[in-house]
Amino acid sequence: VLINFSMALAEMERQQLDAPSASMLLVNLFQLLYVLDGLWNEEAILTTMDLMHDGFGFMLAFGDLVWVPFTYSLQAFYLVDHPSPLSPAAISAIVALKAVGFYIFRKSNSEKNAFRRNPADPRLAHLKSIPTATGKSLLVSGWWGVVRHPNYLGDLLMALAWSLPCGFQHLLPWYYMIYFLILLVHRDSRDMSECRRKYGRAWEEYCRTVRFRLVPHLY
Ligand SMILES: NC(=O)C1=CN([C@@H]2O[C@H](COP(=O)(O)OP(=O)(O)OC[C@H]3O[C@@H](n4cnc5c(N)ncnc54)[C@H](OP(=O)(O)O)[C@@H]3O)[C@@H](O)[C@H]2O)C=CC1
Ligand SMILES: CC(C)=CCC[C@@H](C)[C@H]1CC=C2C3=C(CC[C@@]21C)[C@@]1(C)CC[C@H](O)C(C)(C)[C@@H]1CC3
Repeated sequence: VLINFSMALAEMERQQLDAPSASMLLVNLFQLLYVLDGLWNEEAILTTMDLMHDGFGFMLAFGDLVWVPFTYSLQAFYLVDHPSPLSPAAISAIVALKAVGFYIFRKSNSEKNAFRRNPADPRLAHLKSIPTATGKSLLVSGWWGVVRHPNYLGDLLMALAWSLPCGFQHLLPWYYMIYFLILLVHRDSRDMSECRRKYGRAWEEYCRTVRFRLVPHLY
């Protein structure tokens, strides 16, 4: 957030602007929302793969201290010297994309987190689940009945909204979208293997019921 904010100030100085450009504002506000949401819903981090399977090690230490701050701010860095004017229609479309992505991301992550914390929660009574031999159940309706990783789908739509304000003149601001797609497809495969190992036949049944991984009817 601080790096992004300083990029907005640098853009004003370099481009001699009285205020940051619309594209810089969108990138800053979108990423600020992501960070604030992560803090607000901090307890939901407890049911993510990093804590459930991976544990704390080099990836999270290096990832959080170096990778995230210095590569996730590349869109703002790009905009400092490469103005990308946006029409009101383009701004509205990008904001709408971000809103849809955020809605899917937040709702699906919170649904799974609430279910893992208390499967008997009366607010989740309408959801179907299948039991596994471990005593835990798997959701097969609601967001987790649409695709196997609805939270990744929402996150990818948001990633698209973070790169679009920078236009299509250069590959650099698209770095995040490309890297994130590879990261999430790889993470999805890792999670599939881990869940198959943990839940065996119940996982196979889940995969037969929910056929698509990230995008309904596509992948
Ligand atoms: N911006 C970034 O750089 C990154 C963001 N993220 C985001 O973080 C969020 C969390 O992602 P991540 O930790 O990878 O994975 P998930 O939050 O999807 O966690 C996967 C775990 O959820 C449980 N699960 C899977 N399917 C079901 C089901 N049907 N019913 C109930 N539980 C189920 C399993 O664990 P168990 O059964 O043991 O509870 C599984 O191992 C995502 O939104 C992702 O996009 C992730 C990586 C990087
Ligand atoms: C190649 C390399 C070194 C990759 C590092 C991956 C890490 C940067 C990511 C692994 C899982 C992450 C999550 C978030 C940030 C990036 C890392 C650490 C996250 C904290 C971002 C904010 C979200 O709201 C989240 C809490 C869902 C998310 C959890 C996973």
